[in-house]
Amino acid sequence: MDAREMKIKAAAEALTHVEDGMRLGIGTGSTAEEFVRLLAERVAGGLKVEGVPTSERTARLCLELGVQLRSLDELPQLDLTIDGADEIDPQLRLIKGGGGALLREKIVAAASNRMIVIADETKIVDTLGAFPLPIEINPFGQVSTRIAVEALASRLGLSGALDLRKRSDDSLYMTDGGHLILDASFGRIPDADALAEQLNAIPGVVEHGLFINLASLAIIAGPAGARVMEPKI
Ligand SMILES: O=C(CO)[C@H](O)[C@H](O)COP(=O)(O)O
Repeated sequence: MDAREMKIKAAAEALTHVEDGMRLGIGTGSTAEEFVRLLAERVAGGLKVEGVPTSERTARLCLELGVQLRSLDELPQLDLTIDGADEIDPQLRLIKGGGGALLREKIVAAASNRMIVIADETKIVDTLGAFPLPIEINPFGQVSTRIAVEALASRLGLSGALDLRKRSDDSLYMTDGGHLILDASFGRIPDADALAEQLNAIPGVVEHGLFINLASLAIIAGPAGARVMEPKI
């Protein structure tokens, strides 16, 4: 089974949790897009759901494939969000934001009764941090914000490059909300909860890619098929 087949496997398993009439948060990224494709087939077959997309990119795909969309303000409480992740630890804490949609993804996940993460098994880690942590920052005062993030990292014993995300043409990457992303290569993050809380206390930080206590289930696909992971207490 290649990487795409594993993503499809996880997405197909997640679809079994979708019921008629659900208000769905719809994630961003290549795995979430496989979910959208499968969902669209079910919608074409008569399934009725309303989706809230977590990015403009996901919105475009949903519209193209006929999945009915609403804004989060129209549907402020959702039944279920299905989204991918960059890293997943045994407590189902996540790093997200590789695709740059972390702010909307977190708002949508927090507005949902349940969040199911779909991924291939390469995303499972013992400790978060090998994947650079995306930190979404306001362009205003970005240098001061960077200094504050560096100072926080040093207090927590973390070090590593903070790279302002760029596009392939070397221009600055802007999120759907008009913010910048600092990708923090901290390496192993021993206390993700403390880092998450303290990043939120820096005024220029809009949001970060640590998703804590949001995922209720992960569906992980490997060569042998998909398995379900629940948070380890
Ligand atoms: O957080 C995300 C986007 O902001 C994605 O869910 C994450 O990057 C995983 O993407 P993929 O399924 O392509 O590996």
